[in-house]
Amino acid sequence: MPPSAVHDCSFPSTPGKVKMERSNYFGRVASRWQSFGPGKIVFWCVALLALLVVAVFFYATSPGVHNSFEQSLSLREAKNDVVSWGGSVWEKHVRHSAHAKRENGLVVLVTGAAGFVGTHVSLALKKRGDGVIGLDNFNSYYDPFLKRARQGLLEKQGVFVVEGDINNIALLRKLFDVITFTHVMHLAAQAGVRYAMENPGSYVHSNIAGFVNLLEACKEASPQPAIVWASSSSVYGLNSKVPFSEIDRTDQPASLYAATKKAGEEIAHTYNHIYGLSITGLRFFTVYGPWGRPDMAYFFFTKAILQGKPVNIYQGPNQVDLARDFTYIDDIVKGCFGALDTATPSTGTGGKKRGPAQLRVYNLGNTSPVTVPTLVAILEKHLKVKAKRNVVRMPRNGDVPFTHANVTLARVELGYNPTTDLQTGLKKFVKWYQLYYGGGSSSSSSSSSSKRRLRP
Ligand SMILES: O=C(O)[C@H]1O[C@H](OP(=O)(O)OP(=O)(O)OC[C@H]2O[C@@H](n3ccc(=O)[nH]c3=O)[C@H](O)[C@@H]2O)[C@H](O)[C@@H](O)[C@@H]1O
Repeated sequence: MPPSAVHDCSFPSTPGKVKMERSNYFGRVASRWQSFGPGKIVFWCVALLALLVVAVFFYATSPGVHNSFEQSLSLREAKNDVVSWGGSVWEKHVRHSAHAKRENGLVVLVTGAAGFVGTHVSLALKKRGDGVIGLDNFNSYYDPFLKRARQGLLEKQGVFVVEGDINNIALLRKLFDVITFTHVMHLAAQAGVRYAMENPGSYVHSNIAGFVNLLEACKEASPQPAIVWASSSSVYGLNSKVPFSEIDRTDQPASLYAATKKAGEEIAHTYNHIYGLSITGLRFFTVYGPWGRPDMAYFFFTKAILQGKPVNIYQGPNQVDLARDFTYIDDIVKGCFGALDTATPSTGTGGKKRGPAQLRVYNLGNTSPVTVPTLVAILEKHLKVKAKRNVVRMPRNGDVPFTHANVTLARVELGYNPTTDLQTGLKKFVKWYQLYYGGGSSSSSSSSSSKRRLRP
């Protein structure tokens, strides 16, 4: 069939765009295109597209791809961490810090050591003569200068803080390789109830994936350490029966934070059951005090009051004041010691369970809830400044109306006995705050003021 005939019967009539008789070659190409009617072109386009989709699907779901992706991720992670861990000098620091000075002293890995509770627990362990190694990723959830200041304090007392993430299995293995830990005090977590709506992934990363990673490292260790870790009063969620006791239901969390802490308790059960890890969960009730967390109400209320800015006081349905069982840090440290000292060893070795191991959960609260308006009144008294109160309805952001701990179990089994009331505890906090930030209207997140170093 001559090209002109093909052109006549099936090629679109756009004569200005196709020059048929330019040369033999072009003529052949053109005639081949002409043999493809519009229907065929659409068919082949769709077929090619389908092929592409199938190829992409197989590529994305192939295990090899994930492995190499994960490998490159861990390589990147390892690369980042190589700067701060590994090598003979690093190992020397680690060994020195982990050396227990008292006879039969514990050798404890404290995760989240540059955090609020982590700093206090690490300092107290060191003071008692136990060996301590800190681990912290120094993330910027809140003022990293405050975390660095805590690190300065720890290093002054001989506690070395390794910079790294609990998700980094290579780093954890290295630590367990260099040191035989008797205990792990696991305090690294994504804290905060309301922030979970802004950044849910960070809760999964730290409180679930990170916890599992840490338990994997503990399970592989020989001998396995006993683990004490921070759960939360928030696991009681929307319960209305007070005071909260360990046997109460914990299946109605009000926030993703609470849900990840509850998940942690279930994960602990699994690792105890399969691998013989000795695990104790501590449900902390709104811990406060010097060197505290700037994301917590008592801390940022203090800042706002000193700056003459209003504080938002949340109120529950029917104008009911919210209340918390605020617990002073020194009482919490004593509770952590009680848990560490009564923990029996894990029973597994080399990843295998050799017998049943301890699995415990305790409330660590103060047992006397205080309303948020009363908290503000106490701060006003200690700061000698009147607060600008702005009473607003409690937003739907994961908060619960009240918390109240029953600590009978911890009293009996850990010798826990909270002794600091909110008046006394906040007085100590305010004293620290004013020394650290210089009082007045200084910002709790300003780097210059945060560089001050003080005793806790
Ligand atoms: O006990 C716990 O398990 C939890 O305690 C605190 O969470 P929360 O009790 O909510 O402590 P804050 O964020 O300091 O809030 C204290 C009270 O102040 C109220 N609040 C908070 C912020 C605000 O602007 N206004 C206000 O009235 C809250 O509703 C709450 O009743 C910690 O932030 C959590 O990490 C911890 O796990």
